[in-house]
Amino acid sequence: MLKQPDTKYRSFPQVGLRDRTWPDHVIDKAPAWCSVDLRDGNQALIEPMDGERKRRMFHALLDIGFKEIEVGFPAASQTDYDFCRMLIEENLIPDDVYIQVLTQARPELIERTFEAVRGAPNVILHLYNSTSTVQRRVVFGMERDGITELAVEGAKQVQALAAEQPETRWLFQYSPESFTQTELDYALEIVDAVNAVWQPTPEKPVIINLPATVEVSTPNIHADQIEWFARNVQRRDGIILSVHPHNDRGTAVAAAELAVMAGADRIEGTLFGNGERTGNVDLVTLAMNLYTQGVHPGLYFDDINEVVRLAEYCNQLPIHPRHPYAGELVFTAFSGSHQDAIKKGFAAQAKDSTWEVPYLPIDPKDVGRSYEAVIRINSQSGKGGISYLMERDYGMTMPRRLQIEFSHVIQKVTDDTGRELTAPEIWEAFRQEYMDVTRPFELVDYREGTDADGNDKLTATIRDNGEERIIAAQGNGPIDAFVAALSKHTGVDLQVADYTEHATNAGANAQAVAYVEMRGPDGSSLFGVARHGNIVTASLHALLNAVNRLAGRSVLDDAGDEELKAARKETTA
Ligand SMILES: CC(=O)SCCNC(=O)CCNC(=O)[C@H](O)C(C)(C)COP(=O)(O)OP(=O)(O)OC[C@H]1O[C@@H](n2cnc3c(N)ncnc32)[C@H](O)[C@@H]1OP(=O)(O)O
Ligand SMILES: CC(C)C(=O)C(=O)O
Repeated sequence: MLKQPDTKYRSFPQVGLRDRTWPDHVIDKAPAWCSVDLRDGNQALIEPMDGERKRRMFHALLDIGFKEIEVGFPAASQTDYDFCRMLIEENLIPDDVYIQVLTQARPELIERTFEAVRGAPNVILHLYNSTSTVQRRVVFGMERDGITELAVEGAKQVQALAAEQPETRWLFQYSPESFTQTELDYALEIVDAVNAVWQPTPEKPVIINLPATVEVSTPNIHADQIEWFARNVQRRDGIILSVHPHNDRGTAVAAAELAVMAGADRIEGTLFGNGERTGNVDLVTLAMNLYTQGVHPGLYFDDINEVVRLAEYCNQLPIHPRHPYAGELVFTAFSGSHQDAIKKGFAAQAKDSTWEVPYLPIDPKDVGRSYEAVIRINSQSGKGGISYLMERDYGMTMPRRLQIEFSHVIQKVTDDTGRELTAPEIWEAFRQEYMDVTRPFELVDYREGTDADGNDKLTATIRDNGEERIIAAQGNGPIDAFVAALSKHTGVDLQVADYTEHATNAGANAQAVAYVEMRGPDGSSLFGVARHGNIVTASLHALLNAVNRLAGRSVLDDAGDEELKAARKETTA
């Protein structure tokens, strides 16, 4: 790159529209949309669409709700010509839909274009020629007058040929191509000259399309250009003012939105912004942006994944995983604080009320996406996300301290492996850590009862390092009795620090989940978890799992009654 880029590039001049009004406007209704996927999108593909792909794209565009579809440049290629004929001859164009066809202002091309659309019910005949200073000089070698004459002659021919096909409802469209690089006064002059031929009125309007053929300025300057043009053009009330932004600076969406605020009635663009170079403006994003402001765009993306598949198939180009509203990852949070906020947001979100889930600008369900992928776990994740998955996929509502404890377990795995963990992998880690901990103690059987004084009593058969032992004690309920029996057996003072339980599935398959946090003699505490159809059984298993985890950390060896511990060692040797 140059050290001094100003020797090669210059900043784009201001329009000088001091009394601009567009910044105060709010978009409260959708513009008219025109899809140019089959023309501008198609002409930018490595391999242009064949007939079958074009047909698929056309039907999908109808399903989405487009009423204006540029189907090709029929004078340019036989495929485009044949496609046009096929749509007409097979009656595939609904009555309320206009097909649009593009032609240069060259007599033989205009003629062939009219041949291509003969018999169509509604046609937008789109005439263009480039008007920019550089193209006038370099491509056409003409002064302004010559370029204007080209457009005017083209407009006359279009008018004359349309008159020969009265069975078709015609809308004429003119584009001063490269509008944004054309002096505004000249763009105005040439459009007025074309309209002097077409004589548009509110009853018989024309489309004047102002393309940002190459995006060359910030969107505010584009908006100034549009407002200036809309204020100064003659016969404004007979003009459907259209924009056609490209995305060279990556700001086509913003440019289109500001252009609508500045007076544009219509936008040409493509699905996901396919098109020349960096693409045309993305109509999916524009439509969904409107939707998030409570304005229905009149385009329907209820199953956005299907639209992604269609675009990828027809264009043979992938959609980026972070593409707005549609990418695979756009409704996914990996980072802990985002996950925590989303989890709380979901819990607080009342049905049928204003959407207010942090980090999710829209409800994924509105575009046919599930909540499945909203939270995914890697080393950036925290307890909120992990417990969300555990609850959503496995029905485990972990107590807060267990959430914290388990998140450290997962953090270690994700840090060690450096990769994402799936929900089944998280579940497996949970089971290994909290549920399948059968050494040294394992519950074989137990019996509840009462002693002569009416106290609860529990007699249990356990395996201690594989050896069966019978332990028994009284207590204030079965859990208390079991803790007492275990303390006696191990010679260690064990205590329940926390106990939570809940049911998982309802009905005949209902299972109880017990979370027991046990405190060892050194004051440290760990959780054990178990599921069972019987809540007492689940609790005793969970308790033993917690004790086993304490034992695994040698907590049971460090304190307690030496005599009893020795006895235990002897009996289990
Ligand atoms: C910004 C856009 O996207 S505009 C649409 C662009 N799309 C396409 O070009 C795709 C289809 N195009 C094609 O297949 C071909 O360009 C065709 C069939 C239309 C024409 O092909 P060719 O006649 O071989 O000429 P070529 O493409 O080289 O066109 C250049 C000539 O057309 C002239 N020309 C270019 N655009 C226009 C126009 N809008 N109106 C009148 N003349 C034009 C040029 O000045 C040049 O003239 P010259 O030969 O006297 O120097
Ligand atoms: C023909 C015009 C509208 C065009 O495609 C462009 O300028 O990008």
